[in-house]
Amino acid sequence: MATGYLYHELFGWHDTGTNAGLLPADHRAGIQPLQHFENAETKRRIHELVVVSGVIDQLTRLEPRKATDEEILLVHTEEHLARIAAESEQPKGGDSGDGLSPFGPGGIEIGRLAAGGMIEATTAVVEGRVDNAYALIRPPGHHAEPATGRGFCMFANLAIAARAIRRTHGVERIAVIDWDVHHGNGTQKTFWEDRDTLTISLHQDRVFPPDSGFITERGEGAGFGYALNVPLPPGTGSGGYLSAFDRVVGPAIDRFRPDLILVASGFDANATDPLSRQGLTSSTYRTMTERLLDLAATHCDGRLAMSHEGGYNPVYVPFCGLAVIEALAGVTEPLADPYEPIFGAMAGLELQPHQTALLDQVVPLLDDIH
Ligand SMILES: Cc1nn(C)c(C)c1/N=N/c1ccc(/C=C/C(=O)NO)cc1
Ligand SMILES: [Zn+2]
Repeated sequence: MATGYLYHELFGWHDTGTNAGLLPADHRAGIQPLQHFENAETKRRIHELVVVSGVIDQLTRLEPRKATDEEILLVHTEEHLARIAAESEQPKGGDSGDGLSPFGPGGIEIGRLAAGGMIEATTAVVEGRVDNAYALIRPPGHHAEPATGRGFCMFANLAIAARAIRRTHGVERIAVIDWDVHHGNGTQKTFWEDRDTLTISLHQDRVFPPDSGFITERGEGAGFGYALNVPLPPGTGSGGYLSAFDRVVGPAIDRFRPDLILVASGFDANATDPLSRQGLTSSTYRTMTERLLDLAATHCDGRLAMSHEGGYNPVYVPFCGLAVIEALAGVTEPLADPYEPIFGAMAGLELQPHQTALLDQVVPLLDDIH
């Protein structure tokens, strides 16, 4: 199994400042300066664990490149690109669009590298140079919409890669699974009317964006039925997520018969994340990856590429990221997650009746996938 792995030190230099987590530091409001939740640490620590564990020796290293204007405009408006470019020229940089997504001077170049990195990873998979790939990129992308950046995201990395690979390699049916704990609004919006791109978002109900990700959001026109949302209740652990895979993700992909599977891979559904209230541990990320590998083997010669998104606890996210990359690479003796016995033993992580009730509402929607 050849697994592509893409990371670059520049992703750690994307500067999100001292927004004290989410809000600008302001002594008058009692907000003390501290690095933004979306900072380099988790990504750098995933990379270092991949290296120190020795798994890096089983991976095929891929190099990112900067996405061109033309590639970015496959998804984004000219205005969005122009505004990012203009703010990137400012002495202190700017923001991707919602005031929550800052970047430093020249920041557009790192945004281009993230989008171009996912294009490279996806292309390596489709060309068969690797069987599957993980693009450990930053800034993240799944909240970025055609007309604006949002939720720490500058460009819609995965959506751009999907449109780019369709143009260069004629890939038709692309299934996107977003297991980041926040709603994949940007990807959904990009492909809202597109029946050749199935978007499935598993997220915690109403965290971010607070006004999207409802079951009733199903796509429009030709795309109706090809957007699926699974707004899981807070506290959902392995039972709820694996039931969502058994009852929604697997059957949806079986009906859709993709030529390529892409994953918006955030780890912020982990049990210790500051920006959510779910209960996952590394073992569930490993199992979800194994399920997708099986589905990719069944439908599209194993073609599976993952784009890094969120995940904010620098202590625990590395173990979740390593578990996914070990599964992709078929590592036979994976590193034991020392926190699994602690965070995986909490009560209530098995499937709960109210989670089943939520999934019962989503399952019938699969009938509209043809
Ligand atoms: C501030 C603020 N004020 N208000 C009203 C709202 C809605 C605010 N944003 N909260 C946020 C913004 C982004 C995230 C996570 C992004 C991610 O990890 N995506 O994968 C979480 C909460
Ligand atoms: Zn997230």
